[in-house]
Amino acid sequence: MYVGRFVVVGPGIGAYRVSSRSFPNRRVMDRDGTLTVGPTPDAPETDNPYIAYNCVREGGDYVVVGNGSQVDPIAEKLDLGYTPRDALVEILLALDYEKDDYDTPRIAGVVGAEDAYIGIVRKDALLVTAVEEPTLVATYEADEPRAFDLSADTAADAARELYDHEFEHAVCAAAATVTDSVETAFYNGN
Ligand SMILES: NC(=O)c1ncn([C@@H]2O[C@H](COP(=O)(O)O)[C@@H](O)[C@H]2O)c1NC=O
Repeated sequence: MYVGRFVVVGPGIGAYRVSSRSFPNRRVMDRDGTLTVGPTPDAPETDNPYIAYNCVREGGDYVVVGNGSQVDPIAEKLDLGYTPRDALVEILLALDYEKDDYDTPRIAGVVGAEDAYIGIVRKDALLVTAVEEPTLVATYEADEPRAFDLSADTAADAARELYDHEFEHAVCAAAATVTDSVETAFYNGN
């Protein structure tokens, strides 16, 4: 099954995978603790505005994961003291789904040491909810939050677990754990 990009978040852990049919030449890089998705050096040039962005970033006492430019303003709202619910609702509503050929939804998660929230804005809906257990939401097909059987309890294992998941067209993955401190990791398939 092809679900496009997906996030998995639960209290203390969050992960994100890029799956892509159209733009497979991409990788995750670490820039001062923020994880960024971008093209590999050999990638064809494109003017698509949705394929390079920060996918894992700290905000307040939380870590934000997501599939686009919403990650930055959500993190900034958390820095300002917004609750995760309010930061997700406000920014997902403001930016809305992507204006591409697929009306691709924006997806995001907010992970704290003891709590987690997941959200999606589609053309027909805005859903934001707290979650108690690892929960997945994806851009296509699996575009309602659903339980996900995540085995990993480290960031490195979570990135690898999402990369290896059976959903088609894996490109790269990133993850974070949140305790007293934040650990991040990524996996580009090599
Ligand atoms: N976040 C991403 O990495 C990302 N990659 C591709 N997209 C969008 O989704 C469309 C479909 O891409 P694909 O066929 O690779 O699933 C692309 O034209 C692009 O507008 C993205 N936007 C949202 O997921």
